Amino acid sequence: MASAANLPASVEALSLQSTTRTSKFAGCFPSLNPMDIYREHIAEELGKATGIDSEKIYARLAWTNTLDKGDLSLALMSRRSHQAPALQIKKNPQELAKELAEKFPQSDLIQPPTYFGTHMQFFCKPRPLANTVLRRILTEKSAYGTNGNQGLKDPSDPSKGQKKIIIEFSSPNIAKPFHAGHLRSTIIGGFLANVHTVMGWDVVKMNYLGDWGKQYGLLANGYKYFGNEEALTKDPINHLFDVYVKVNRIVGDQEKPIEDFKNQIKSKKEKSEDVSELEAELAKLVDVSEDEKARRYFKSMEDGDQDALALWRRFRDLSIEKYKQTYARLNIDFDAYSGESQVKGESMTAAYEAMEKAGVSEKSEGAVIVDFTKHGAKKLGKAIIVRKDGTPLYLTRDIGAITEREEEYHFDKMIYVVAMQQDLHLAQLFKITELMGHKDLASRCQHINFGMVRGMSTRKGTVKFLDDILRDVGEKMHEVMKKNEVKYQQVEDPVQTADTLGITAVMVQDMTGKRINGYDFNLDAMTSFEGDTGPYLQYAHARLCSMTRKSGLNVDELSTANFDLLTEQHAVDLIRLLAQWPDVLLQTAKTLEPITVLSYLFRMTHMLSSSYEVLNVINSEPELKKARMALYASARQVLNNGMRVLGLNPVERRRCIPGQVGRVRQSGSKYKAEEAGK
Ligand SMILES: NC(=[NH2+])NCCC[C@H](N)C(=O)O
Repeated sequence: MASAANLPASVEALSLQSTTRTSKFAGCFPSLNPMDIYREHIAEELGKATGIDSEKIYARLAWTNTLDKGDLSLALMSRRSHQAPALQIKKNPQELAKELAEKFPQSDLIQPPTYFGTHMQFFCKPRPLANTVLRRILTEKSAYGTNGNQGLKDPSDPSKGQKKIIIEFSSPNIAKPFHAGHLRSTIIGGFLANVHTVMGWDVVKMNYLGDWGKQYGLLANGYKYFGNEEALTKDPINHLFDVYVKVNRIVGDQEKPIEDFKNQIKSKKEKSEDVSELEAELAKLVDVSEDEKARRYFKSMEDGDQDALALWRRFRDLSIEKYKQTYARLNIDFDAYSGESQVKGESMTAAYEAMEKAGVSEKSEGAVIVDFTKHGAKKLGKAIIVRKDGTPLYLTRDIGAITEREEEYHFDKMIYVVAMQQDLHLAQLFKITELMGHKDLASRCQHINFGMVRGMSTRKGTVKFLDDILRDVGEKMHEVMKKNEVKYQQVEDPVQTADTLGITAVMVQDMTGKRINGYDFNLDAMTSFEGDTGPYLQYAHARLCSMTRKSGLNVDELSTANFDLLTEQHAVDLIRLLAQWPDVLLQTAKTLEPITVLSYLFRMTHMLSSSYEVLNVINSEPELKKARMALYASARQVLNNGMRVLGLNPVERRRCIPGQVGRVRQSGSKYKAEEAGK
């Protein structure tokens, strides 16, 4: 362990080390997270000076949300606190904070600590911090902030391998609209997959399609009337939806006479009149109805009729092909396309048996149900597992699927990214799993839910598919860009640029705020370059790229810059913020909230925009120019890393983004300063 005196030197050596230096503190990875060097140092020094167990100090050293509270802070709580009395303090915490701050020895890394209320605040000394952090960012590049140890089964023994996580997300229903719930699931799920990947997990991205049920019988029959081979191959998703809508219309038309017959029979029965003739007519009507035909067709699928299955499989395969193209635009590719159709009958049968054996299920009016109120889960009510006619339900398939996935993947964790409307469904699923005797399996599963998007409709009508949403936002983005004619002329590929920016706009709006909060789908707000929007984030990134190009400096040589020259408060604060990225990512792995990353990135872009004027690059002396460029290049790298975790495609060329530049010129606001300072 390095002493306070020689730490800066060893810090340097560490940052170039590719292997993980271990620490006596749990979860401390100084070679991956520069702030861990500081945590380790503070814990040891404070431990030595005060006799307090350094591990307890270490565990309590937290990163701060605002830089004025220090780079790390230590909360001191008295014994009376409801929290664990980690430090076993007998004293008044305020007094203790003061006393500990005074006892902290001289350090090359840390300024003399300050205290605020019951907190000790530690500020890093700027020079060693700059040297460590910037050099690391510039050499580690996209790996900066990642922590492969998090996903190891045993961080002290990498040979035991990675932990496996299944993230089930998106999961649309074939031939039905891709609604806002699916959009959010796709965005949040993609993000969760990225977070776990950079944290070293072995991630399985799974799409659980709604691809089974009577409606596929309806669709297959409808296809016989309205289907068109060419349209199917060209645009399967839209074509199948059209067919589905048309055949559903027939069903609707047939419902009325059937209903009328039923009512007539009912009233005649009440008068004890003979209804046999009417019943015979009704039976005939039902027999030829589309609904009944669909039921029969689906039955033939369930019974394994090869022709019926071949057609259904074609619909499914073609839809998946199309989905894949759309997901690719969001940087998402699934490892597994499972779906309700894929759940094996025997898994469900095994589940029924296990439930019966465990006394979980019971018969009720010919159906099999689970009455949760009898199993200590009043809130979950009752759920049907097998219908009267012996057929399984949505929940039943999920029960079969959870055990199949356990067998196939042996996962350490599984996340279901599904709208909060299905809170009850997933709570029932997990409870049944537990009651069936798989308590451990249930404990490894988690429902990540989210609120609803309000008013998601395109200008051409209601949204049907993901492609419609992306196209509409792209078009709107294109309009916004066109408003600045001069700049627009310079855009190389406006349609492509508008598309990328549009996708960013939708995604950033979705990730602004906690998952559980719903939001209004607002095309104007999301495509604006003003405020904390996707286009603004892209602009910030592209601007840093263009600055690098214009500097004429070789990016690969920036890590040899003299970082000691970065003394201005703006530079120091930016470096302090960049130092937080590994902690932000770690925190994100806990909150599983995109906003944890996004709000950090916006803090950074705000800080950047106020730095450009103060920290000019182009007109500075060569050494200073190189050092400042190294700082901006580091910021660009971290911004890029953060955007990628969110699933965004960072844009490199500012020339592609006219809106912001136009606004800058016109408004004369703080952005003018940005331009001048570039
Ligand atoms: N395992 C699950 N139930 N996942 C969620 C599936 C979502 C379903 N396809 C729907 O659109 O509502």
